[in-house]
Amino acid sequence: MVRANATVGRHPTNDFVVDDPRVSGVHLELTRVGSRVLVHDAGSTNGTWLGPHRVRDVELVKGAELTIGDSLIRFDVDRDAVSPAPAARESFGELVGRSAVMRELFSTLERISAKELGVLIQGETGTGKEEVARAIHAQSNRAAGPFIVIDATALPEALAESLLFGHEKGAFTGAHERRIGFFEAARGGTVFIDEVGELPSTLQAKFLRVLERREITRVGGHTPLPIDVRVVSATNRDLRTAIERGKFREDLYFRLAQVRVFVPPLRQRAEDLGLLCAKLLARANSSAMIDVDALERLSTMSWPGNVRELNNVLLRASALAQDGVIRSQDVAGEGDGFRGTEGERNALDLSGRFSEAKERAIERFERAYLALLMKRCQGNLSAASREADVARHHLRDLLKKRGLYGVSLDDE
Ligand SMILES: Nc1ncnc2c1ncn2[C@@H]1O[C@H](COP(=O)(O)OP(=O)(O)OP(=O)(O)O)[C@@H](O)[C@H]1O
Repeated sequence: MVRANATVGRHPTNDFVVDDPRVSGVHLELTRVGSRVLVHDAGSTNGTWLGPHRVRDVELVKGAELTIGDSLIRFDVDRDAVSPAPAARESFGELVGRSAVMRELFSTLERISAKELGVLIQGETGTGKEEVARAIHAQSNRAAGPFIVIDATALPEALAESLLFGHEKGAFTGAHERRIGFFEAARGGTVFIDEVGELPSTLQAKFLRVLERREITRVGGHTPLPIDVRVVSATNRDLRTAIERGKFREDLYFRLAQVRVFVPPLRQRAEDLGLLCAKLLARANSSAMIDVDALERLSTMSWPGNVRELNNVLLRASALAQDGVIRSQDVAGEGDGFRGTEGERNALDLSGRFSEAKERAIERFERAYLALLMKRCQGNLSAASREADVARHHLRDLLKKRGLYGVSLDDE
């Protein structure tokens, strides 16, 4: 499992704040990989230094001292205390998963659901952020109240305020009668703001006031009305970068993100595929079963659309399945780069013996995956090894095997 577990920097949104003008806003990331803790310089201006060496990626050892800006920081790694123990359960609300990262997430959700804290859910598109929000609501003391979804990308700016906070009769042309807004409608329940990073700045200011005072005033109204809602929000981009660029208010971020949870991308949790397939097929009322080769094939895909994409692939595959069994060929040509053009699909040669066709497909997949990975990591083997969660030496062997070792991938 690879992800930024904590950040260090000058900006107050970091997990560890270093008040030093020569330290960058977000200076470095600490990532746990198994029992190891890695440091990654997050593109800082003045660099991360280990003694006289400027480092980009380095593993932490107990007592290690790094210099950032004019500050010396010393790490003590408590290997027993790096993350919450994974829950024993393999589901939470409608969510399923048996990978350690998902069980850790369930354990965190168990602890925070009943608390009246603002939760910010981060993760790529389709990872299940809305499902997480629904599960938090369902496990909270507000479960009997409404769950109202607000998509910040779909709020027309001119109408946004009235949609959120309501309006009085005659407040503007066309306001023929009083309307209550989402916040009033959600009384006793939860408001879920999807893509919260997209809120226009004028609304951000109003939103902050509402959350601080816990009251709203309808457009055209004069009397503030108390609100009784919990706010859970989601974003698929790093709001800290948006804050750095002045696109998102830091004070609003703190209100929304009293707790932050991260939903990992599907490609980092292939162990979840079996459970997910069973759940998604059952939800679609399909009695189809999935065989081992098909599952293996799914586990080699990179799933840019995450669980939503898996769901689509399964729906198509169950329509193709013969005798109610989804086989490898039913999911071939799906997911990752293969889903693109018709030409690409045709290029996936499905003829001949199974083992040979499979080897061709794997070769194709590995080349595509590795090329993209190395490009994303700008050729840095250590970074790529962490991102792909593949041991460095194994990754090097794979790159050699596929003729990509030491190759410039700029034009791939
Ligand atoms: N762990 C899971 N178990 C079961 N179903 C899941 C899981 N994760 C996601 N899903 C399903 O996948 C689909 C996409 O999930 P969801 O809409 O919550 O994603 P999202 O992260 O909010 O996406 P977006 O960022 O695009 O809004 C939904 O049908 C959801 O029920």
